[in-house]
Amino acid sequence: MATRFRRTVTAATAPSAAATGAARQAQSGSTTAAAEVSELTRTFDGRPVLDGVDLRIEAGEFVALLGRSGSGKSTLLRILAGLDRDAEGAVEVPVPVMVAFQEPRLLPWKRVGANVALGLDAPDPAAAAAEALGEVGLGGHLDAWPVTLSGGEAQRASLARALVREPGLLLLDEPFGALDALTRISMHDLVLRLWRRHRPGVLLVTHDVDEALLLADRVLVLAEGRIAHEQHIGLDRPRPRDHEALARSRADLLTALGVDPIGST
Ligand SMILES: Nc1ncnc2c1ncn2[C@@H]1O[C@H](COP(=O)(O)OP(=O)(O)OP(=O)(O)O)[C@@H](O)[C@H]1O
Repeated sequence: MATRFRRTVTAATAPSAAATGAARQAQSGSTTAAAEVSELTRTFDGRPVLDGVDLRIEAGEFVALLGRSGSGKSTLLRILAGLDRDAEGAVEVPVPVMVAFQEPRLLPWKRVGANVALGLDAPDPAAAAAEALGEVGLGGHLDAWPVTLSGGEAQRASLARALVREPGLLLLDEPFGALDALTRISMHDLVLRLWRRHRPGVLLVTHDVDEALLLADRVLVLAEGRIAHEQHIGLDRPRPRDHEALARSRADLLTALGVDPIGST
């Protein structure tokens, strides 16, 4: 039962995820943060998966969320997206929010351009979709069917679909998880380029400590239902980042995740 659930969400029009009615409440927000969560609890079958989460994502901030499998990362993301409303606590998302998942979730019966334009509230949705696809390097694939795209291309189309809606909060749930290593590297570059240009607040859920360290301003570790560790990487660190310079942050994060780095003793 959600006895104390307060929510302020303005969702962009979207063909997936945030398009659900749950995410479409549009009330006025009182915060300049992209998202703010306090004392959030979510219980499944009597088991608290989230147990008092406090989290604030500043406007334009890139936050990565790490945690072991089953720690509740996707649950937290779904609550922020307005896809799960059975939590207790306070959630405020006073900006348009969009989600990209590990699976690109393109509609197979619509061409790529039409997927991106679907439901888009713009004077010329097709032109806006074409521009967004051009931005992710898919300008030549407007009329392609989703089935003809590679995994990386489909994920780029998914990013275009999210960003064309100009979200103030972009939720990324393991968006590179299904991609090969080289494609992941180029996706990292692309995401940073897009983030610099559009500057949404980002919450990136990932299992990959190095990915978090490369991309985020701040890395959080979710453990035992709470934000158990917070690592400020610093807005001043250049991207892409030098792994060696981040070795200490990496060691701290691995410790917070309960991983004993080999040779660390
Ligand atoms: N709808 C649901 N009904 C019952 N249990 C659920 C439901 N959704 C999630 N859970 C449980 O909540 C826990 C957290 O799930 P969640 O998917 O949020 O974890 P995660 O950290 O994202 O995991 P992973 O890294 O493996 O994707 C898991 O034990 C999962 O089984």
